[in-house]
Amino acid sequence: MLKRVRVPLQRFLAPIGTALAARGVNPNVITVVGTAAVTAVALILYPRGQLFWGSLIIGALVCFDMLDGALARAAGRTGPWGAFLDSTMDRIADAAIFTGLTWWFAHGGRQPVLAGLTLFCLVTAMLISYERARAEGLGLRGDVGIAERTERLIVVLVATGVSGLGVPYVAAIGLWLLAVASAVTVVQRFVAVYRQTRASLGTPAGVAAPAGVAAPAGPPPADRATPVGAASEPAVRASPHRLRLFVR
Ligand SMILES: CCCCCCCC/C=C\CCCCCCCC(=O)OC[C@H](COP(=O)(O)OP(=O)(O)OC[C@H]1O[C@@H](n2ccc(N)nc2=O)[C@H](O)[C@@H]1O)OC(=O)CCCCCCC/C=C\CCCCCCCC
Ligand SMILES: O=P([O-])([O-])O[C@@H]1[C@@H](O)[C@H](O)[C@@H](O)[C@H](O)[C@@H]1O
Ligand SMILES: [Mg+2]
Repeated sequence: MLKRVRVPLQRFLAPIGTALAARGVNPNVITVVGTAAVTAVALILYPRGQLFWGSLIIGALVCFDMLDGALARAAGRTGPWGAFLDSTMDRIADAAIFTGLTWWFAHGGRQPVLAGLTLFCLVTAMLISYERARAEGLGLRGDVGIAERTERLIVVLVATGVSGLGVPYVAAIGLWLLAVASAVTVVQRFVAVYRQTRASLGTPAGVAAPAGVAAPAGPPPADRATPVGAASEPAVRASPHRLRLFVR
């Protein structure tokens, strides 16, 4: 849903990326340090019940995830390794956020239902991302759904942050909403991938798709390309049967 603001936001962040690139900052360092900071804050503050400060600081830190790509693009350093690192670090940060919250609700917070909901959100967050990664590994698209990572982060951080100020029910409302939206997204991705496998039984001329593997369905998602300026990124799409490079 928030994909629409991705490109304008990338334009907004481009000058910061350029400034960092001019100072020789490595985008991978931003990726790893940002993730380490989110992980530490989530696992230290949330289990102590510091929901407001935890969410506020994590909200600021997750913005590093937008900055690393901006820097990589400005420095002309985008590539498969950076893309892999970025997405994999996201999983670590997400796991830490939901684990810290689960820990709090299960222990100090004594709200077993909310602990169950955060655990459910953790599992579905991993599943949603896996669906997309597996689809893209097969040359398909999986970037659909009402609760992609940005939406998930906004809902969980705002709901828990506001509840940390003492507002009743807001954590429960936010977490129920997120749990339902995440479950819907899991199904949306199943359906999207299934439809592509049915629709693309024919393959483009010259590309031999082996049995059971569909041909790439349309252009790659915007966040896998390099839409704002900078050099194009060679992306690798792999399947168990074939590996081919294409340059955007
Ligand atoms: C005190 C400060 C408070 C801070 C509050 C912050 C407020 C922010 C508010 C709203 C922000 C809304 C953001 C909407 C963003 C939508 C756009 C979007 O989809 O962004 C996604 C990105 C990151 O995605 P990705 O990592 O895929 O993109 P990149 O641009 O990085 O590109 C990836 C490609 O780049 C290459 N590459 C990358 C790295 C690398 N090392 N090498 C590379 O080569 C490679 O090609 C890659 O493929 O952003 C996010 O997901 C971040 C989400 C931000 C969500 C913010 C949520 C904050 C909400 C609330 C916080 C406060 C709660 C407190 C409540 C208290 C209330 C009283
Ligand atoms: O798939 P998802 O978790 O909803 O959404 C996310 C993508 O939008 C993002 O581009 C990627 O870098 C993340 O790692 C994650 O995959
Ligand atoms: Mg990023």
